[in-house]
Amino acid sequence: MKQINYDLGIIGSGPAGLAAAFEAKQLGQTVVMIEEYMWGGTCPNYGCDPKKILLSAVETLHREQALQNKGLVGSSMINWPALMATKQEYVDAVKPRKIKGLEQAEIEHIYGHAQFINQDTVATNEYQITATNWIIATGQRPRQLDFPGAELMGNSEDFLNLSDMPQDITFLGGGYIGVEFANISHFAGARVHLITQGSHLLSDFDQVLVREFEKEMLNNGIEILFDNTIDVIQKQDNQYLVKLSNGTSYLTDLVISAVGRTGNADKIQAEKAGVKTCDGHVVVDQYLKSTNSHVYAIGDVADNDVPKLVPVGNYEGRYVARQLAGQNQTPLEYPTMPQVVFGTPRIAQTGVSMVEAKNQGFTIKDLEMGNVITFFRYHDQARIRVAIDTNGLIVGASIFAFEAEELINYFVTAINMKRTFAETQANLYAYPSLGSEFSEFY
Ligand SMILES: Cc1cc2nc3c(=O)[nH]c(=O)nc-3n(C[C@H](O)[C@H](O)[C@H](O)COP(=O)(O)OP(=O)(O)OC[C@H]3O[C@@H](n4cnc5c(N)ncnc54)[C@H](O)[C@@H]3O)c2cc1C
Ligand SMILES: NC(=O)c1ccc[n+]([C@@H]2O[C@H](COP(=O)([O-])OP(=O)(O)OC[C@H]3O[C@@H](n4cnc5c(N)ncnc54)[C@H](O)[C@@H]3O)[C@@H](O)[C@H]2O)c1
Repeated sequence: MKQINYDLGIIGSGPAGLAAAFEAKQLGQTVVMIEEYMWGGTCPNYGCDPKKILLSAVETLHREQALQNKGLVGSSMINWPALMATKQEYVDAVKPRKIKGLEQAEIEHIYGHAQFINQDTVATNEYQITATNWIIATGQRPRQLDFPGAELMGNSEDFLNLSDMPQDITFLGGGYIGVEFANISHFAGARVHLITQGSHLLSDFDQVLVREFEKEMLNNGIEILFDNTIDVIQKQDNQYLVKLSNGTSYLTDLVISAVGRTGNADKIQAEKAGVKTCDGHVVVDQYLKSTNSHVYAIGDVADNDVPKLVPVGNYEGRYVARQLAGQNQTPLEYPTMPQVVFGTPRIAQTGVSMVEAKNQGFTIKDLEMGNVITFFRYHDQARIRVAIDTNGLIVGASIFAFEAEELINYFVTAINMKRTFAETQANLYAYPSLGSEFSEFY
């Protein structure tokens, strides 16, 4: 067994771990990173990026369909295997790109499963690595359910590797993944069932806009089974018999589970380092420090009450790296965070929620934007709700529109820069563009 020693050891090479590694290296630390599966972690290999590649075809198709007899004749169709090949081309390039980046930055990288053997030492099959400080950045994995036949369900990674789109597909869970993948599958030609235990989808989002989103999915022919779950799944020839809690049953070609994710801190012998965990997540204080003062946790695996998203993990990674270099001695404070569900169209939000804004007596500007030039051209629906506090400052926004993932960033900037609604209109944006729509709200 080879023995090595570093200033900082990082377990997990996802967005959070990588952000910490590069920042710490720049600040003069010697850094080693350990990865057991795919370099780059969930997002670029089996999360956000492959999903967005599949969405490029979906967006184009959606717009073509909206423009039928309004200037376009004849609609394309998605060739799933070809789309998957494009996705795979992107994913195949991730590992070499990440390794090259680590090598250029002179960050040591080791492949293998890492687990603690004592307070400051981690072992893989080949190495015993001692570090002054450790960062746990091991992310999450799909939550497993435990009903008869649950093992017959696939998960998000299986979906993103499907060689063919089945004729009939079922998603369990009405959160981010269930909703995004149900929409992709619909545009790829499948009959889609979405089962969720809630009485509405996307419970963390502005429910006024979620209603419009649900309507759109139902209009597209996606079956949404609210207040429901799966009790039993049985294999029947080449299909699955799904028995629902409402007593009905049906046959489907594939069931994908999307019922949340569980933390990966349960497989690193955290207790040997005196690191307390809860449901696979690392218990952290307001500095992201664990119960061992030389071990931190960042990104999805940290047990904190913030959305588990790439920008959040990045931010936490840089914060901890700076703290270890003697900077950032103050408790972690997050800037306003954007959240986007990449459906057709999208839902996005940032800052104070509309419910909170209403409770605080703030003004909510509710803007139907479907007829303004940017959205009208594609016959897209668009609705933007902006919360403005008693000083006139923009404090929150929620958006239902195709361009929501870009538009929300204007509101992120306005909130972080403490801009009043009137001040946002002082900039000159190119016309017609998303920016000009943003500056012309009344
Ligand atoms: C389908 C899907 C779509 C998503 N879409 C979006 C999106 O559009 N936008 C967005 O912001 N977020 C999205 N997310 C969430 C985003 O992917 C995560 O928030 C992000 O990847 C978390 O980064 P991380 O570094 O904390 O963990 P991860 O990216 O999960 O990386 C953790 C790494 O640690 C490794 N590891 C675990 N245990 C060990 C061990 N013992 N030893 C060595 N290595 C180990 C894992 O193999 C993994 O590579 C999506 C997630 C999924 C599943
Ligand atoms: N666009 C994005 O940023 C994006 C996209 C995908 C995933 N993600 C990340 O991945 C995480 C996981 O996504 P997810 O969709 O798996 O989780 P989620 O927490 O967003 O949604 C889980 C859904 O499953 C439902 N559910 C739970 N148990 C159930 C059961 N037994 N039967 C029926 N329904 C059940 C819940 O009511 C909820 O609607 C997200 O929280 C997010 O951090 C982000």
